[in-house]
Amino acid sequence: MKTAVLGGGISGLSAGYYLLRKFGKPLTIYEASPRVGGWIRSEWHKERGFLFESGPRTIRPKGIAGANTLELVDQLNLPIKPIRASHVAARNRMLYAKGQICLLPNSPRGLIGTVPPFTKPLYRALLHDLTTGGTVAKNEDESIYSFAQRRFGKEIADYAISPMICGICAGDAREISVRFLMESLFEKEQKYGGVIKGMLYSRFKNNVDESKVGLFDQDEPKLFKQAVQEKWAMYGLADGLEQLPRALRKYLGEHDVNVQLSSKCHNLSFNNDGARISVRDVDLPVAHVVSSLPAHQLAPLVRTQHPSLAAQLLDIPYVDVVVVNLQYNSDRLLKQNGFGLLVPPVEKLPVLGVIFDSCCFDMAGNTILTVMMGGRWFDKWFGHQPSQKELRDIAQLHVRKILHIKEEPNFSRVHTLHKCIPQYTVGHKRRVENIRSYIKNYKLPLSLCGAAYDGVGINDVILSARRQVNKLPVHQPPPGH
Ligand SMILES: Cc1cc2nc3c(=O)[nH]c(=O)nc-3n(C[C@H](O)[C@H](O)[C@H](O)COP(=O)(O)OP(=O)(O)OC[C@H]3O[C@@H](n4cnc5c(N)ncnc54)[C@H](O)[C@@H]3O)c2cc1C
Ligand SMILES: C=Cc1c2[nH]c(c1C)Cc1[nH]c(c(CCC(=O)O)c1C)Cc1[nH]c(c(C)c1CCC(=O)O)Cc1[nH]c(c(C)c1C=C)C2
Repeated sequence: MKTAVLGGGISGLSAGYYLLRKFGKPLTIYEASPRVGGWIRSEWHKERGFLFESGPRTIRPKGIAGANTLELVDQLNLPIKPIRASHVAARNRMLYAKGQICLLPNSPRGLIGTVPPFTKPLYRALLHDLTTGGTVAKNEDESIYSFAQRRFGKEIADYAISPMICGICAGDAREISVRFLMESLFEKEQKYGGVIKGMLYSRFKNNVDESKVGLFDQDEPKLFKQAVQEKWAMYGLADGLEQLPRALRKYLGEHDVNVQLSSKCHNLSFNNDGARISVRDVDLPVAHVVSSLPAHQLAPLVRTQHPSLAAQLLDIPYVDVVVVNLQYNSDRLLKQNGFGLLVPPVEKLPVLGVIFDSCCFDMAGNTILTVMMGGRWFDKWFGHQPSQKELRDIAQLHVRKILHIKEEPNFSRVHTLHKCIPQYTVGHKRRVENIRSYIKNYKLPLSLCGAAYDGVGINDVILSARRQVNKLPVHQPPPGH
């Protein structure tokens, strides 16, 4: 009997890669759509030298998860396009607030003066943290907005934290758990009564990153060492990030892993011998299932046999994002170069942010912008199901208003990405623990990886796949044998 992976997005393909390395074959990946990659989708216009990404375009080479992705990228021999810390795209991030574009401070000096949209010097926010005691009871959770407001004041919560949350999960900071991004800061407050105090104390401690232990075969991956040495802030791939899932699929195919496209799994049930999956009207017995599916897609598959598990999976909410890629023939349209700009939700605009793709990577004389809209506020702005033309017009209107670009784009693409980003709302960590405890208690031969559980970035989902595979015991008959 074999192991089955559900989903051919980056986490499912990564799970396939690590399963192959650990247990060998037989192994099959079932992907519902006719392509691999999930939300990673690149449209490379070779003749004009530009690239549209409808999902991610850059990966951060940071921490254990960043090192892990670089190891994979190196093993697949993919051509990397690094963006170093000194690059304008790494240094300049902007906000559109109070009717103007505001360049966010990118050095400690920026803490001293008053920079718009803030009305006070930023060091005052740090003083606020130093002089305010901790309040939340141990092990509780709260929203990242409430935490930031308590520790640093309302202005920081509105104009720094809320847009940052939009720029990562298109969500509302008032609903997102503090543990999503700031778990260590939150724990510092719990332990030391403040974030800055906690940071100062922990500088004097010898911190060992336990999560790193045993992950890599030998030392840190060599490409990661290079990234650290050369101070990469982020990187992309030549011809777009879709090269990563494509290369994984090629690698798996070359090693006799069956990657079945247009093969949606309709049902998943469990018995004493393992599991049964229904794909294309056929019921297949498998020893173990690794699901990389979004939680809302896995829920209906297990509902008949495990309604309570399905209900818990459905408690992880998702948001829709509209992505509009725009290409202009001139490369002199942007007055300020940088990674892009975010629009704080207090501005109450349909636009979440604009990425300046042509500032990040060479686009052969074109200006390439990606406008992201909707997110947690999708229904408010786009609940009436506007046409592609209407969505493009809204994006262009805001590009004109915010960036003063009056030219018409030469070429554009509009994508509405339904339920593309899970929301780690308050209590998310506990929900995921409960889901995994349920699976353990019922001894289901099921592992969960992917963006729904352990982090939404590419690094997180690849590491989540690796960790889930690592947890499978080798001393028992391994899955697939
Ligand atoms: C607009 C946007 C921008 C982003 N930007 C960044 C960024 O800059 N940096 C970064 O690190 N991350 C970014 N991300 C996040 C990152 O792209 C995702 O977290 C990651 O791609 C999720 O991968 P996944 O494999 O977990 O899920 P998915 O990509 O959702 O893959 C799941 C797969 O399962 C398949 N499937 C669904 N149901 C079934 C079924 N019943 N049977 C079989 N197959 C099924 C789907 O077709 C899909 O291919 C961004 C995401 C979005 C949406
Ligand atoms: C406006 C919507 C979105 C933009 N990017 C994303 C959305 C939903 C998705 C996304 N962006 C990042 C990640 C996480 C990567 C990780 O390694 O964990 C995801 C899922 C990276 C990112 N992009 C921005 C920030 C602040 C971050 C966090 C990490 C970092 O500091 O690099 C900024 C940003 N994102 C978007 C825009 C327009 C923008 C502008 C400055 C779009």
